[in-house]
Amino acid sequence: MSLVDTYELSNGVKIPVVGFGTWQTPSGAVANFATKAALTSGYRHIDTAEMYGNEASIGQAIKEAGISRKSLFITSKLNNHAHSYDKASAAIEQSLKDLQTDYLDLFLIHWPNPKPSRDENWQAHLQDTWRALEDAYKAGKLRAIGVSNFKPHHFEILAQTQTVAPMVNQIRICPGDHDEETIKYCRDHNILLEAYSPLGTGKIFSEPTMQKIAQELNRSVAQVCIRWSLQHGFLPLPKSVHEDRIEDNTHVFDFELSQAQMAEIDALDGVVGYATDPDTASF
Ligand SMILES: NC(=O)C1=CN([C@@H]2O[C@H](COP(=O)(O)OP(=O)(O)OC[C@H]3O[C@@H](n4cnc5c(N)ncnc54)[C@H](OP(=O)(O)O)[C@@H]3O)[C@@H](O)[C@H]2O)C=CC1
Ligand SMILES: O=C1CO[C@H](CO)[C@@H](O)[C@@H]1O
Repeated sequence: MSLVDTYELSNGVKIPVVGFGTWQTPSGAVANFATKAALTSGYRHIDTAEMYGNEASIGQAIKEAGISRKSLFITSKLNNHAHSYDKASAAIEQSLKDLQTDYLDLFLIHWPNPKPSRDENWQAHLQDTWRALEDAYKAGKLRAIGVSNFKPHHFEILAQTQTVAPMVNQIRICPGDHDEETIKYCRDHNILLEAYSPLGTGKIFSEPTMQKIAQELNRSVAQVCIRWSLQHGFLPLPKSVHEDRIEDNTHVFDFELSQAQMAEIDALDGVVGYATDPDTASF
């Protein structure tokens, strides 16, 4: 396996097995530098969102890097203030414009909960929002569509009206935090699981079990986290703005965690806290 190997989504679209995360990557020079460093290191899959405020910088960096659009996989996400058909349709156009592209490879509803808060019709709004993604998908503007931070009951809301099933669920998956119920639901429904915060947003590095296993393998804790994710069949999205770390995080295909090491990591619980609950979050 390598960075350009792919998983296949339920609609046949191929998605590179590791994506480059960009939350908290400031727009401007930092996003420009980090995106180009990632492309130089071999990443071809970039994960951004309107919420991150860096789509325009990432679009510009991609353009300047001169890599053919077809060899890239670009994901963005719908912000929580845009849960309606019209707002979602407009947001898709804006992301396309900011990323300087005619199509996105993947577009996700970022959270099932709207901003500023739910009203009694939030489920209908969510269904209308999904319809906007479906229409953009059918029009060829989005090669694949999916969701993020969804639990099984959120999928059931979409299922009442959907004509295209979600292909991806992007959720927090890292050592100590993996929601087995949602993971099982997605596997049973052929929904690819993207693992966000695969390094626990930087909080995993001093965890003793992870340090021990990293030492056994003569690898970094970050590499062990990414490898653990891949061996489970998840699609990790590590983020960094440092060239050496961006590169380090790509060297995850020339070693393997033993079954015992996988089991030790699987048994960790809460070592980097837990994902935000999508039913109570307000952003
Ligand atoms: N859908 C959603 O709701 C969410 C999606 N995401 C996506 O997932 C991506 C990754 O998650 P995120 O929470 O950002 O964090 P990660 O779990 O990827 O961890 C990133 C942190 O680890 C540090 N780091 C990265 N590599 C190394 C290394 N090799 N050695 C030491 N430190 C390292 C980074 O520092 P530095 O940058 O300074 O190098 C940063 O502080 C996001 O960027 C975003 O694309 C994340 C959260 C929510
Ligand atoms: O992608 C994201 C980055 O983190 C934020 C704060 O938890 C989230 O709101 C968001 O989903």
